[in-house]
Amino acid sequence: MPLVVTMGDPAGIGPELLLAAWRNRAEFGLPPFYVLADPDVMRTRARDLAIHVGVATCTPEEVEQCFASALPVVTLENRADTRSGADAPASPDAVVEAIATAVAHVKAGLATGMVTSPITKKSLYAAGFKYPGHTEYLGALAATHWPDEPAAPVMMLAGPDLRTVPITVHIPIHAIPQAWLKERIIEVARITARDLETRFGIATPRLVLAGLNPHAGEGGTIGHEDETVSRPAVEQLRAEGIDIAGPLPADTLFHARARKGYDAALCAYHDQALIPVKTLAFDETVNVTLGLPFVRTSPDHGTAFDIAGKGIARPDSLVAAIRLADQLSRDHTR
Ligand SMILES: NC(=O)C1=CN([C@@H]2O[C@H](COP(=O)(O)OP(=O)(O)OC[C@H]3O[C@@H](n4cnc5c(N)ncnc54)[C@H](O)[C@@H]3O)[C@@H](O)[C@H]2O)C=CC1
Ligand SMILES: NCC(=O)COP(=O)(O)O
Repeated sequence: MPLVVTMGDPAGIGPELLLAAWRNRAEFGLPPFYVLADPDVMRTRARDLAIHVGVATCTPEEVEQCFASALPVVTLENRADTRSGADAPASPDAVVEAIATAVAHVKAGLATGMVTSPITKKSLYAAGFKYPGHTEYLGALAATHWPDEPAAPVMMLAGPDLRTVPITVHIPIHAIPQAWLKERIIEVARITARDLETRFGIATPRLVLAGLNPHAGEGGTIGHEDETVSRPAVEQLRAEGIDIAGPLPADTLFHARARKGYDAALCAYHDQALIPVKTLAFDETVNVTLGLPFVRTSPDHGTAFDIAGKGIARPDSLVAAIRLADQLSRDHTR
């Protein structure tokens, strides 16, 4: 069975990366996949960038026979604007339809797992989209399609030498202290430990928790949260048998020697988690959602409107996302 990939924001780099990934599928060693898209977007981008890739509309059942000769596209009901770049009109209905349809296809057994291409949050919010991003929307879709399975989506960025998990994600900096809750830390740590074991094959995952405050609060003298919230959470997790250390000062958590001491770093907020992993390996890192009853990966980067439609975007992270989704789908033990 193939993987399903969403086109992402049609104005971003997603469509050209998908064309490049299919064109070099043999070199990249990619498994069969199909794209949920408006085929006009894919054909227009291929023509504009002189990427000589055929785009074949098909059903998910026809992907296997189609994949060898053309990029298989399963057509969305909503049309999307074919222009690229920051000034192109948004296509929120098609963008959201692709995500929802991908989950439905996985549930229906038409695809083994899903990969999402980048979306821009701002135009989705303007159109009334109620979720911070894919991660939370996928949690809601999972609850609908798998009502008997708990869905608590957790974002993990997985690079060759570092995995990080932001405990708070797309919230403003001023809201982080209120969201820094013992229960939330415990839930994220449990899911991360379980999925590293069941999906990534790490027998006893070693976790570390980064401090919220500078120097992890310096014993409560630079902010109280690491003593009143982080430390009790770590103590409870250790009592449950989870191998976790912390809270540790975040500034010394990501250098090469420190990274050898853990399998994933749980971080207090978005940039604490994403800066180190993207700095170390922007082109190889993959965003993978833990805690779902299905496999979902994504490149680590966004829509890159500044280079969309110019033919210079690198497909590496998308390729890594497709490869990881394939591997996780094969190893899926839950
Ligand atoms: N998974 C997703 O759907 C994600 C979506 N986003 C969205 O993307 C939009 C743009 O976000 P930014 O912060 O500007 O980050 P971005 O990752 O889109 O771009 C940051 C910089 O990296 C470059 N870049 C990104 N991907 C590249 C690639 N494959 N090859 C070469 N250069 C590349 C861009 O040209 C830009 O200079 C935002 O609206 C954000 O919400 C951001 C991250 C993930
Ligand atoms: N910065 C990471 C990001 O925006 C990815 O979010 P999601 O759409 O995968 O939830």
